[in-house]
Formats: sequence, C-alpha cells, structure tokens
Amino acid sequence: MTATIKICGLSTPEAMDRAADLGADMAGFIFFPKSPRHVSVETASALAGQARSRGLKTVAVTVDMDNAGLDEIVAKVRPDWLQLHGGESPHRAAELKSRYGLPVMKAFAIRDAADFDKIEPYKGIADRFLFDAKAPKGSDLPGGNGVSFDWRLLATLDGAANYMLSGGLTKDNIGEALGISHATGVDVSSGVESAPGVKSLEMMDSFVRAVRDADKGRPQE
Ligand SMILES: O=C(O)c1ccccc1NCC(=O)[C@H](O)[C@H](O)COP(=O)(O)O
Repeated sequence: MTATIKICGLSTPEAMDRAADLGADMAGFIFFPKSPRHVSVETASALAGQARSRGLKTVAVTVDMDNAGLDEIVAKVRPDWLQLHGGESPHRAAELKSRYGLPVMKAFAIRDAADFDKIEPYKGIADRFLFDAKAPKGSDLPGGNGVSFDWRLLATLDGAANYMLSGGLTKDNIGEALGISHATGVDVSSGVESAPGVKSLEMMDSFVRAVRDADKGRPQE
C-alpha cells in the first residue's frame, strides 16, 4: 500500500519545492501563532499557489478557529483540506464542511485505547482522521511536539478506518510505525526539522525514502 505523505508546517518556497520533487502528497500550513511553524495568510497564500502548480494538495491546520479567521484563510489560501486540530465538536466539523465545501481532517490526541472512542461521533462527518500523540505536559502546542503514542493501540481500530498516522515520526521509526498500523497516510513535522520550525531538505529526503521503502512491505489494499 502506498501511504499518502503529508509534510506539515512548511513555510518556505525551498521546502515546498523539495516536498514536490520528492512526490509528497500534501503540504500543511500551521495557523497557530504560538507555533514556530505559524505562517501568515499571505505567506500561506503564496506557498499554496506554488503547491498547486506542483500538484500538491494543501491543508490548512487550525485550532478551534472562528469563522472570521477561517473565512480569510479559505478565501486567500484556497486550501484543499481543513485540518481541525483542536476540540472542534462533530457539529462544528459538519458546519465547517458545509460552509466551505471542503473535506475535513479531524485530529485526535491519543494516549490510550479509550481515546479512539472519541472518533465515533465524527464518523460520516470527518473525511479522514489524523491520530497524533497527546501533547506533553507544559507544551503550548496541541500538535507538532515530536512525540509518538504507542502504535500498538491502533490494533483496536476497525481495519477500514481511513486515518493518517502522526506524532514523532522520523526516518528511523516510520518503518516500524507503518508495519504496525493500517494508516493510509503519514504526517510529519518535527521529524524533518533541524530546529523547531526549520525544515531540513535532507531530512525530508530521508523521510520520504523511508516511507517508500516501508510501503513495499505493506499489503496492497
Ligand atoms: O505543528 C505545529 O506546530 C502545530 C501547532 C498547532 C496545531 C497543530 C500543529 N501541527 C499539526 C500537525 O499536523 C503535525 O504535523 C503533527 O502534530 C505531527 O507533528 P510532529 O510530531 O512534530 O511530527
């Protein structure tokens, strides 16, 4: 199975170009001022144009954002996906899907098996799930913390669940992660950074290569 690759927190034309050269599928923009990956709407708009011209889908990553903020992002960035990385309710997710006519990826913070119960009311609303690790105590960020959860917990999930695996993925652990999970995609941020918010082109190369190696050992679905 070929996993969709999302590289999150892109903020420069060089990194966007490399993501496209490598055949990544999705580019994520972080709209969260406390994040070292935060981009302005103007920067994201320019990068999104570049992504579109290179065939990459774009994802606007937001956290409990109000309609005014989302209206501006959708109008100026024209993302292909909305990633909801906060406590957005199923009702809010449905409302945003219909307001913008965009597919929604709902993120869930996972620490133990019970955390997967939370996806139930989003079934039929979220177009894709994203499973990330719970933020460590004291972190200001709900995502992008470079920490993993126990991937063995994914065995408790319905095999048909369409989800991206996220949280602390690197070139060194992605083979094991994909061997354990039935993820249809992977999402990486810190694992391809030389410093918080600074994407390393070399680390992006190695990560994508490692995903494609791991793909070869996965059953076709
Ligand atoms: O990456 C951030 O800084 C961020 C901030 C606020 C909300 C979400 C954020 N990231 C969302 C992502 O999709 C990340 O790629 C995901 O959490 C994995 O990050 P990492 O563990 O650093 O690979």
